[in-house]
Amino acid sequence: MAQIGNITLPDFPLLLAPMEDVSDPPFRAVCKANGADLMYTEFISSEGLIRDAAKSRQKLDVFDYERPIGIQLFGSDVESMRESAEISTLAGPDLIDINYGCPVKNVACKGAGAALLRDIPKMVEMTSAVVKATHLPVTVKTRLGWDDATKNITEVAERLQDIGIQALTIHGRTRVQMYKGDADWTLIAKVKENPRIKIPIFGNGDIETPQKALEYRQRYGVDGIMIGRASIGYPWIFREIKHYFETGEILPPPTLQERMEVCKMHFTKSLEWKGERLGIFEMRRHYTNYFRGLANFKPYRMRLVQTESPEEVYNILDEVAGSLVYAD
Ligand SMILES: Cc1cc2nc3c(=O)[nH]c(=O)nc-3n(C[C@H](O)[C@H](O)[C@H](O)COP(=O)(O)O)c2cc1C
Repeated sequence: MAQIGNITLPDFPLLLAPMEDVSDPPFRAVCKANGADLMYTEFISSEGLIRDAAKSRQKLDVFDYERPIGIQLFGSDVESMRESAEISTLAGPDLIDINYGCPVKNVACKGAGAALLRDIPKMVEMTSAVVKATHLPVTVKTRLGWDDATKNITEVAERLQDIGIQALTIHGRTRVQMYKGDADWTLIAKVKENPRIKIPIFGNGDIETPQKALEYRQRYGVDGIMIGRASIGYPWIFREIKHYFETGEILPPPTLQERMEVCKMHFTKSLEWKGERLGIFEMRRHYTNYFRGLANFKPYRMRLVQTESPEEVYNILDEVAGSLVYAD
């Protein structure tokens, strides 16, 4: 069992990564249905929450069937992070996660996300303020360091554990790397091996297959794995990894019918949560991912991204399932 404060997770949990514009409630619903053990919201701006911006507030929506679920916050100001942790706690998640990993310019260059890796005293102060602001467990997601010269994750892990975080997820890249090169899990393993570290350490970066998940589990000794991009359009990754861990066998890929049904479920949840107009519009970015590798999908995609009618979306998805074959 992995324990995060009062939250008990299965042995070696699989976490769905927080992903902006992806890991919203509709997407989380399909990942939960396929075995994600712990999920997070998209990152939410602390300033946005304090301003009560509609976009930030809506991201606070969490549902009972999603539990355990964490709300992820980012910001550059200690007091705003404290206040936004209080606001987030009222939304009823199981934990609060702090983002110290986001590398993108308009976050990191404004002193938030991965920028805190260059200012450990402020990171400690911010984390401590959040820990004190909520009765919920607080977790952190971060990277190896700012750049190759300052891979300070070992120090970061000790300092953050000392002030009370309950788990740490490490993406095996630096800020400067952004998403380039391969994720390096050797430093993640070092953090895990440190006898001072008692909290769960979750590894993240480039896990795309059950085989790689098992290899990294065994080689790097982490307490669980967080999966991001491999789940986009492919929520089956969670159940495939679990099945492989349990049996050593690879599940057959989802059938076209299953792909269509899960895509429909995602769409239905989008309509429910976002309303008809936005639900239809935002679902458009997901179709290619669900039907990747299918010959002749393009004309169906063209129709899916043009229609404004929910009934037509369902009808086209039925047609897809009835008429296409895998390219390979
Ligand atoms: C589209 C997208 C959005 C992301 N948004 C967030 C975010 O909101 N918060 C966060 O901590 N990480 C975010 N990330 C980083 C992922 O959580 C994860 O660390 C990264 O994708 C590496 O894991 P992977 O190789 O399994 O994808 C995002 C990544 C992607 C691809």
